[in-house]
Amino acid sequence: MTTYLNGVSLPPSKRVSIFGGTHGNEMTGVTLVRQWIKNGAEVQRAGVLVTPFIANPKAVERRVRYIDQDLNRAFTPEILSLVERKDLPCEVKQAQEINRLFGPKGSKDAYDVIFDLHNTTSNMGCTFILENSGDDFILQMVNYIKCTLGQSSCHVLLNEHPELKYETTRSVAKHAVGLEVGPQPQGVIRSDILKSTRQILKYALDFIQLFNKGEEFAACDLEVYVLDASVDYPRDQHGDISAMIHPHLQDRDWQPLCPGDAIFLTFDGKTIYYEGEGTVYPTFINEAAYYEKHRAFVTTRKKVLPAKGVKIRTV
Ligand SMILES: CC(=O)N[C@@H](CC(=O)O)C(=O)O
Ligand SMILES: [Zn+2]
Repeated sequence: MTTYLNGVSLPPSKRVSIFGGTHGNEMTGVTLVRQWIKNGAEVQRAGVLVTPFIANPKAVERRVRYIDQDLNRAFTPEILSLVERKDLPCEVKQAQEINRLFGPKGSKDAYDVIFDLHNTTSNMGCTFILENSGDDFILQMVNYIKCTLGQSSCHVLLNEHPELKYETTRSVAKHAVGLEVGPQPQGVIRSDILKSTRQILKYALDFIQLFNKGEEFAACDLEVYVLDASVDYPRDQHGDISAMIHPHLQDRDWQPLCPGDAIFLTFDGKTIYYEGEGTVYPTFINEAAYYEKHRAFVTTRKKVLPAKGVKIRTV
């Protein structure tokens, strides 16, 4: 990366992949990627190789999140370096295969961009999940989409939390972009969710093409939600949950949550209140896949992130 007066010049993004089915029951990505594997014209852009890819075919076949373990937590150095054995868990073998095809993770040979399409049962709308606040290229891409489709067209969840961050499937690429869209039940295809996912991706790919053609994107500020904490359900002495998301919190993803606001309702009718420090912005509220991860919702803090200007590096 070299700097110029108002920003940074970066190499073109030549190799891009769109992953669907990292979780086999999140049907928007599965459906769109299956269409684009048959006919990729919609996602092709001049000068860019765009590869639609089903990331966990065995889980997709069984319409489950995963077979043996969560693929989207499997891209750790330990797992990627395990010696190949027949009896390795399904998602360990798949993670090593993806690393071979689109990585190696952290190397100069890795794909430039991976868009990893997810669905959530939470009322999150379209959310970019980013893992690098210093990635000006992707911050500028999101800003371009927000300027084109409207500031409320998507949210940005930034996960750089020392304990809560995880090694995602998309992290094998130089620029990892999670696109989380909901609410959508697991195993279900909703037309409104598919439509908004398709539209966001169109403008993301358009941005890459404009950047590669030499368009400069001026420095800007982007509003993001920084992952702050994970909140589990209240549990009884057996470890079973003893309360549900309170009706005043349900579906209020991204709305301010203040100390003293209701967050849980116990099964015998008592209200449990939020006792955190100051106002936070909850999301992933009542995500079905997170019950096993002991997560009822996460809290975030709003932040304005500066993005440097970006333009293509020609030499
Ligand atoms: C509901 C869901 O699967 N969300 C994704 C978020 C991400 O891609 O970072 C996950 O937990 O892996
Ligand atoms: Zn997912």
